[in-house]
Amino acid sequence: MKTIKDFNFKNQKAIVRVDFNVPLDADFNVTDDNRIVAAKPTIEKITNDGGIAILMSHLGRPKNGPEDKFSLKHIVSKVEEVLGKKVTFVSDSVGAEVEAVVANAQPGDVILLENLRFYAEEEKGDENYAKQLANLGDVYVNDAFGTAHRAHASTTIVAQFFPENKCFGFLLAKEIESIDKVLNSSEKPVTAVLGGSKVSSKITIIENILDKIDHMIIGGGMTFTFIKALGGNIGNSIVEDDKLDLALEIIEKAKAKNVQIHLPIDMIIADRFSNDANTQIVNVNEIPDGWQGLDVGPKTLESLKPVIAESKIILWNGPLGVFELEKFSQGTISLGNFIAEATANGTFSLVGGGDSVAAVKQFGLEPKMSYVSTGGGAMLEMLEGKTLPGIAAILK
Ligand SMILES: Nc1ncnc2c1ncn2[C@@H]1O[C@H](COP(=O)(O)OP(=O)(O)O)[C@@H](O)[C@H]1O
Ligand SMILES: O=C(OP(=O)(O)O)[C@H](O)COP(=O)(O)O
Repeated sequence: MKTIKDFNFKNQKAIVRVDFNVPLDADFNVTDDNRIVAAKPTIEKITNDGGIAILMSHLGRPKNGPEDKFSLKHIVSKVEEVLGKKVTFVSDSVGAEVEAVVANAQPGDVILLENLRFYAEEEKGDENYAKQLANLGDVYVNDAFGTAHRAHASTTIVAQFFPENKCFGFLLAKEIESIDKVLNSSEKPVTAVLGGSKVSSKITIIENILDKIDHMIIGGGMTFTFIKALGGNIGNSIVEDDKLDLALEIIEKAKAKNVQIHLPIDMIIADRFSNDANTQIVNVNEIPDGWQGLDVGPKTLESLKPVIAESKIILWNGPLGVFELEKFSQGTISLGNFIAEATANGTFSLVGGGDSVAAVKQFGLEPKMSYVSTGGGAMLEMLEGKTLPGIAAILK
């Protein structure tokens, strides 16, 4: 695997695909700078070597050419703050203006190009557009894990113009290593915690990881498809009735592969989907009509504690309950604390997927995990066993 470590950037121009698709508030302030901070080591390696870093990213999903609200100009001051140095912003990604700025750049400079998606060619994976980007640099570095599942001009197509001079940045390499550590570990036991809303959105992940894990903890909304399939009463909890057979199949497959499945034992149930709901704690398979399970109960958490504590490798994808509502956040918080404790005792913990990462951040658990992925969709596709085009293009 060719990484940025293998290159010296002295007097080299590097085009660096980063994922600076960060959330902005109504005044265009960056509300979470994680992805910028995560790209810093790569950018600094290039500039410290005496090279020029030409950063390129998308922001949001503009569909009709340039639009002020999607301009990367809004994040320039944050990038400067994170890097602690001046960043030259160019209001285009290809063309004469960009070429002039690049030609005048000095070793150690950082240039940020305008939102790549202002050109429809980016998402189409247009070769001409990719070539124009490629012409700006001597080396291509991909550090955009969050966008590695997109076969776009800047993430994938551009790599073909650098048969030798292409590599992974530190962040992308670390993301790949973290997943590899979970899916191909020699240490045991390996535990996957899968929560979230639906079985259907996690099924490919479950099928892909069953061969690689010892324990599978199931929580969140998908619990009820399993419980109903096993004959329990789930009241008005969310369920996918067309996936009941699939749930039983998963249970059988897990048995055959010696994977222990841990379903919730008890549930916090509510009479409506609200923080003001009336609640009770009941056995998971005895939920009365008119009530829905929104978080795992205390017996469940007690039972999960030792499983987490004895795990050497933990993958966490998906919250255990509706953590967005305080009343139903305790399961997710407690699980996060168990994982944090295990991590402090030497376990490797990887958190990935959109909402689980949001939960970990919301509850201040991020620094206590071994690794929190910067990718949502990209991470899920890797867990599904897919080869991401952005990664494949560097390995080619
Ligand atoms: N018991 C439940 N009933 C309904 N929704 C739930 C339940 N438990 C968790 N959820 C919801 O699942 C959502 C997260 O699911 P998902 O998108 O699959 O997770 P991730 O993005 O981490 O992969 C959260 O919004 C959460 O509120
Ligand atoms: O934020 C992103 O994806 P994510 O929300 O799945 O983590 C990436 O920047 C990819 O963006 P896209 O889904 O518009 O291609």
